[in-house]
Amino acid sequence: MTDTLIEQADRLVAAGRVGDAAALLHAAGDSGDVDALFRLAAWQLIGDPLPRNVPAAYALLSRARMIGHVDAALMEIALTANGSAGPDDWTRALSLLTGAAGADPVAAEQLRLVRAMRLTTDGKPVTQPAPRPVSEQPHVRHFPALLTADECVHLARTADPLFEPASVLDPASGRRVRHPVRNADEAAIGPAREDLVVRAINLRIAAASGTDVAAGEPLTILRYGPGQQYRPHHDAIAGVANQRAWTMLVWLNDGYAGGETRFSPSGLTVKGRRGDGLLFRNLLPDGRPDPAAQHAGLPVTAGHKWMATRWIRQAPLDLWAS
Ligand SMILES: O=C(O)CCC(=O)C(=O)O
Ligand SMILES: [Fe+2]
Repeated sequence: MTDTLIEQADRLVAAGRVGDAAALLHAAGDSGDVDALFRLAAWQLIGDPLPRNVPAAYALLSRARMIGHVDAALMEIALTANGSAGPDDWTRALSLLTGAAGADPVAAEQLRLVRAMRLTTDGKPVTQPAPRPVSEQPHVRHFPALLTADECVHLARTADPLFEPASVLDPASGRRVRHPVRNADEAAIGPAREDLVVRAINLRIAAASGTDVAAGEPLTILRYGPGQQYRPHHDAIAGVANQRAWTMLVWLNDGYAGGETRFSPSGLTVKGRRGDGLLFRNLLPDGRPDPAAQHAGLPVTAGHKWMATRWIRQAPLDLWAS
């Protein structure tokens, strides 16, 4: 019984016998147990209880996918497209998704959304999203209808099981910590969950902002209920070398009250429609944080506000380093 095997492995881990647990799962995997392969892959992606080893995890996911494990296939597709285990390969990822879509409704829905986009063979948008200037100081650009309604729904659905109370990056430890500056729920869509819809959206945001997709932090979904807000803050992080140069916000829904985005120093206040993007620059030309880029998400007064945030660094960052 697979359950028993996984439980047995978990018990070994709890007893500090990680090597024995891994050996047990490897033996089961070698005789075709897909759940054992998937669990081993997950351990090596998370980096706990085994050391992080993304290429090894990727190989295990491929084996599990070939035996018919759909979640393994979806993760393999994400890692293939975003280059977590070798050069990024949109074409191969798309062909894997096409293969998975025959048997799996989740994959089929992703494929439907991707096919509705006009993309190059690299998954980039064929046409450049067109900005409208909003402000020069701070530097703010509005991208009407950057995402379709279906894409907004997809992001919300992807984030839904991942929500946690929002946190901020602690410059001292580099870890995420709870902070009263921000009391919404948030969900970061990390590289193992960056399905092709999310990947194409991240590539579109990179095209819109003129940045390298590899400089983007994981796309993060924020959900604010009544009374929730993000108090005035800078997205730039004190003391980091690879600074957050840009932020792209995308409104994922309409129909709530309050919740405008306000640049506190100038009072510039914006509220987009579902699917609209708002790009702003966090840094001055000399690389220091731009005081004018300080901003807040004002309190929501009725309904829920759903928003996607992509913080974009000055240079590529390793999403697996931590
Ligand atoms: O919710 C908003 O309007 C702002 C969100 C924000 O500032 C951020 O995600 O960095
Ligand atoms: Fe912000």
